[in-house]
Amino acid sequence: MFDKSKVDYSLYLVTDSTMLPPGTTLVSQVHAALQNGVTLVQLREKETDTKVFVQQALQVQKLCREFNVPLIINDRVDVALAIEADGVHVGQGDMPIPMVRQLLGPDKIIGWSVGYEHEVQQLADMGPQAVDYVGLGMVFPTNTKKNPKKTPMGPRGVSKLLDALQNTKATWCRTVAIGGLHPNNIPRVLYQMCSEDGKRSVDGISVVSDIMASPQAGEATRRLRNLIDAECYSFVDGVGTNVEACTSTVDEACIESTKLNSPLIHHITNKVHQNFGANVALALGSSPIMSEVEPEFVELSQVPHATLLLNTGSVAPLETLSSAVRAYNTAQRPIVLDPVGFSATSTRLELNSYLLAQGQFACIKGNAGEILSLADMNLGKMRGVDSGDAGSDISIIVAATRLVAFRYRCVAVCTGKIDVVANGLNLGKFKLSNGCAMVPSQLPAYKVECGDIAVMEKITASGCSLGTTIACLVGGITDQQNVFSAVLTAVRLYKSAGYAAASACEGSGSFQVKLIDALDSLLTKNQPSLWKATVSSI
Ligand SMILES: Cc1nc(C(=O)O)sc1CCOP(=O)(O)O
Ligand SMILES: C=C1C=NC(C(F)(F)F)=NC1=N
Ligand SMILES: [Mg+2]
Repeated sequence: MFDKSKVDYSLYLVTDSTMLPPGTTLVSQVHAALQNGVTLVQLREKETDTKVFVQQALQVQKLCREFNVPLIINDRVDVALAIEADGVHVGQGDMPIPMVRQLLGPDKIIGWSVGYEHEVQQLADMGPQAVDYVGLGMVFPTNTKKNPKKTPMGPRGVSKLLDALQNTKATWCRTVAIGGLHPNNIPRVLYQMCSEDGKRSVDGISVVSDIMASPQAGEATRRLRNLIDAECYSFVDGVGTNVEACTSTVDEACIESTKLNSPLIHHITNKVHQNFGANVALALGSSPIMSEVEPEFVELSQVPHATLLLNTGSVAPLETLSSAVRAYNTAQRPIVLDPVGFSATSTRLELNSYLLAQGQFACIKGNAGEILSLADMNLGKMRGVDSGDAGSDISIIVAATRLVAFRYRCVAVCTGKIDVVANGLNLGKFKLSNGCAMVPSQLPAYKVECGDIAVMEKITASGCSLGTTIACLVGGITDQQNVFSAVLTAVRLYKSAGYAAASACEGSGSFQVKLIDALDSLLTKNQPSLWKATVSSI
């Protein structure tokens, strides 16, 4: 009998004989997986008669014993008892947990499929003798599970369930993520899934098709093993880490890089913003391109210093936006997201939530309404925060901006009379099980202010073009420079230019022209010490 508190959930294979490639068998696939680092096996054969199922179970059990890996039986508690398996996994519609525990006794492993917070509450109510681990899913769409009743929850959905486990004190319960997990998304989801108290991330990753449908199951397993043991998501590793370097000298270096490298700024944005955004990018020594032509996204993302500015005010279809995110993540080039009108309508909320699950963003920039919504601090409770005297509500804005930075592991910017910038990039390495050892309130955050520029709200696309400015600076820097510093410099630059334009214009029409003039001249002169907007840490 093994000690169930010692089970390693890190790479959990769930079988499925319906997808075996030619020339492979259930046993050969499981064997290859066991040889290459799978740490737990579940026999899940939905379409097999009991007699065959029992034979398969005995064969797989023999193999697992050779590798000292526990064997879990899916659904079939009777078979698990008959062959003395190490445990069972049951779904919400299967035999109730207390009954399973009563049949199996205290030493066997019981796993439960969980997709909603109320199911976590039920688990906590049953206490530590009931469920030993949960499968949290499905994270992404998958063809493996027939007629799935659940919709993909994304990394954010898993984090919410980790929060629920923490909040209900179900700390004994182990967790694995499952559903559509493959090498192209596993580093990111491991990096993004963490409870808000920073204490808990998933204990493992569970896959079916990535191994079972692979003609080279051993290699597929080895790839997964290496990704899980790698401990950092390469896209953000090394950028945005030296936060303390945010001094004016850094601003000059960022500006210099943009002038030198003239980054390609790929805009996917709303019609109103396109023209003004292009002019802002040109004024900032960068080369704008507005393209929603999906076939060219990969090519664009591979242009040196290419950067994507995604403004969800764009009417492009969701799949177009998603393929742009995938292209730039694959090219490991930064994406700036402007979740326009984030929760103004349910369609916008759904679109933005879906997009946020598709990839890793370097920076999310929004107004108070959008940032508060992303932080689930909906405006209803916050009387007039988005327009009122930001001074009194700045602490709410700061908390929300830090929360967005933490949840999406990015630099978060909340625009307003005072802009707030929080750095969620330097959480660096993820760890299985033990979270990221940071909490939102500890994230570095800065205010950028320079008096009141009322006219800023009047011109079209003023907020959107801050997105362009951020993309120009983030796109221009070299690998040795710091994404967070680039964003902070962009916010300072834009606010200073806005101030200069407001002082020189006769109204909102000339304001736009003056703004572009100011951006151009501030960039050209590159003297941040003279800029009007000041940065102060919070
Ligand atoms: C068995 C299972 N359970 C899920 C859940 O959401 O509870 S998703 C799933 C299938 C996962 O297969 P693949 O790794 O091939 O996407
Ligand atoms: C439906 C399922 C959900 N999760 C899991 C596991 F990942 F193993 F926890 N197994 C299943 N069969
Ligand atoms: Mg906006």
